[in-house]
Amino acid sequence: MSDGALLEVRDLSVVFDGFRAIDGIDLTVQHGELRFLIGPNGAGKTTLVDVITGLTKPATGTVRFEGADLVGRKEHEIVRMGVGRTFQTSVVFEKLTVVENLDLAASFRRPLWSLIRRRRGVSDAVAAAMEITGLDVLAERPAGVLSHGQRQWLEIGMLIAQGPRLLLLDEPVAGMSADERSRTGQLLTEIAKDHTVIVIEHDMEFLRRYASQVTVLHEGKVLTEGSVDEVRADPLVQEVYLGRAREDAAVVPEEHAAAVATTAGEVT
Ligand SMILES: Nc1ncnc2c1ncn2[C@@H]1O[C@H](COP(=O)(O)OP(=O)(O)OP(=O)(O)O)[C@@H](O)[C@H]1O
Repeated sequence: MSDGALLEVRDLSVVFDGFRAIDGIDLTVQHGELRFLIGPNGAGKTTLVDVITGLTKPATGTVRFEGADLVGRKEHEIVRMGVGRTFQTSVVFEKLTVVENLDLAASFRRPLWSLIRRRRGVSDAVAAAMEITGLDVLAERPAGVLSHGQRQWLEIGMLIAQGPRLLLLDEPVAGMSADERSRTGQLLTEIAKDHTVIVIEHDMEFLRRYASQVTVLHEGKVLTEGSVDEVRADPLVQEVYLGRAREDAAVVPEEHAAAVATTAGEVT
């Protein structure tokens, strides 16, 4: 294991009915990194996160987290080891308040008997999650009345309350307003001070503002890695995005089109 590496993925392949969705990926993420994963539709980003979190079994390869191989472990075991993720679909309980949702998320480490006993006040983990996400002012609101952005922050807060060392976030700013995007960018920067974070994101403007290291996936392989500027200047990346922009203009979804348009605008 390399010095300082929290996560080491080696020679990873995933095959679905003969189709190689992931094809020999190597990825190293150091402690304290805020790493962005980008790539066109079907590049394998979600599948990679699914393998790291135990949802999908690889055909070959290893995924080492703090030196321990995660392959073959159950999802809940991986969560307990300190790896947390958000999903594109919400996991918030609408009728429970913000603080109750956070408390429930944090409770997975508590013994069962302590869940039955009504507790006074909030635990340190819940208080910290509310503070970092700025949700302390909404603590007693039912989650069902939160705006889209606040709900995303609650989900991130629920992850933080579980005390993970690695957070995997799938398109955290999708559907957010410009103001919510900025607040989320600041939140990620704050979280990355004492966590390692991997973010799947398509929004180039967001990347430009908040990403340091970027890994570009394409057709199940790592196309390139580097700083945002290095990656944007890479002819292979331009070809992948621009090539797709030319061929698939009609089928590139809105958020991808925004990424493509930004990239295209800059290289022409
Ligand atoms: N359960 C599955 N069975 C069969 N094929 C799958 C399955 N899951 C993913 N795939 C295929 O694997 C490839 C990689 O998909 P994946 O969702 O990882 O891509 P992605 O980079 O996350 O794309 P997107 O940006 O569209 O979410 C795609 O071609 C997809 O159709």
